[in-house]
Amino acid sequence: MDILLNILADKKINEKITISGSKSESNRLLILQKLFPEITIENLSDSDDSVHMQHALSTKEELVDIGHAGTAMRFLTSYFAVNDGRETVLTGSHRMQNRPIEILVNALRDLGAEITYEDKEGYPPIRIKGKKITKDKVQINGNVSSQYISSLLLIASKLENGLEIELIGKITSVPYINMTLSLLTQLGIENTFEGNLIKVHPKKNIAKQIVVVESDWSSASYFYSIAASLAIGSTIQLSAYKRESLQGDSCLAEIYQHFGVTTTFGDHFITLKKEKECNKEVLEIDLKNAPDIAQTIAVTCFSESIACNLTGLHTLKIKETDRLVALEDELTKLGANISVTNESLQLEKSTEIKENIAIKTYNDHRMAMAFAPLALKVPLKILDAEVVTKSYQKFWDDMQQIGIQIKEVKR
Ligand SMILES: O=C(O)C1=C[C@@H](OP(=O)(O)O)[C@@H](O)[C@H](O)C1
Ligand SMILES: C=C(OP(=O)(O)O)C(=O)O
Repeated sequence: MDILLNILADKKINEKITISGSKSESNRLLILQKLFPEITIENLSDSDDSVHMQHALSTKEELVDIGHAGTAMRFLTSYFAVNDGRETVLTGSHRMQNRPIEILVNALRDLGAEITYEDKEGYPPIRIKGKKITKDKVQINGNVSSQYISSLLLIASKLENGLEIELIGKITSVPYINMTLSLLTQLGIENTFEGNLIKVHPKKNIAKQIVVVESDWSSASYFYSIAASLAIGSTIQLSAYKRESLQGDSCLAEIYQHFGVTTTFGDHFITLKKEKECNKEVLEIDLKNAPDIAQTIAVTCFSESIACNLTGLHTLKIKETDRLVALEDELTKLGANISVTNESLQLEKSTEIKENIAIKTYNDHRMAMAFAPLALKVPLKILDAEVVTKSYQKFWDDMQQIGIQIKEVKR
């Protein structure tokens, strides 16, 4: 489905939107719930990635296909590796078969797991022969994806002696590791993270409990981007959010002050308010702790004619698409002066935004969602707009609620 987005007629708005649970928290809790049935989850994400995770955890089939879901691919690799007696072939979309998994597979093999590659060495699909694992110490490289580390942490307490993980090199996306550890703590599973050493103690059972998932902060980023372009005084209320978030992307509240957007925390909601004009100084940010909001920020800067220098983006190359190249290509079509390296993006102050450009989305939900707020400036087309469901089912409905006009068009 390709859609045409049209300029918002009246840019002063006051809207309330409810966003589904965090997909990162949900996919961790789904694994943990399978290991500890004492858990009841509330406000679970309705994203495709969480649906894939639920299906994978309930099927008895040997072949498990998780589509585009990175967290499902990585978290399930450890889960099936310790599922004694079960044999599983874990695969995913064409792109998933080109997203690396070797670092995690090697760590699991070092622990005694039996995993082989079905096709290309280092990439899914993988065949996993579930075994009882008794080793309790492993080393893993921390600079490629934090999901490998979270994957080990999620199963760690069910190993006979728990697990000690030594992280090698620089560590990327650290808030996601902390999210995993915080959830373990919340469940009553002891753990420590000191220097480059993480320890998780073994745990057989936990107390019966309800865990409420906070709504998804990465999804909130698109409303921050919209708020930046709204008339002063406009507000958007988003629920259900809290001040003490487990999600690193909650740093949005601070970052978007640069765009004149303030955040107030209410009882389970946040209110974004376009308080003042954007600060036109160059925006310099290291996003190694929040890679998923890089596309949103780059597009807001372009939209608001603010130069930016975004660094810490090395993981963007192995996400749903090579997001650095995708951003460079699509923003250039719109008239941007942009250059990227393997880990950074530099954008000059924009002087024009071309109208009616067709934005390619490359099977990446965040390409579609990050560019949508540009409809507040110019009419534009989003190709394969349905990609958004990977993380955000009702994204286009919510855009319509905000006032963006949407029309399905033929290519
Ligand atoms: O653990 C998680 O839930 C995630 C970790 C991050 O991946 P990397 O650690 O690969 O950067 C992030 O980009 C992804 O969307 C979700
Ligand atoms: C990178 C993402 O997801 P994953 O790695 O889980 O596919 C994302 O949602 O932006």
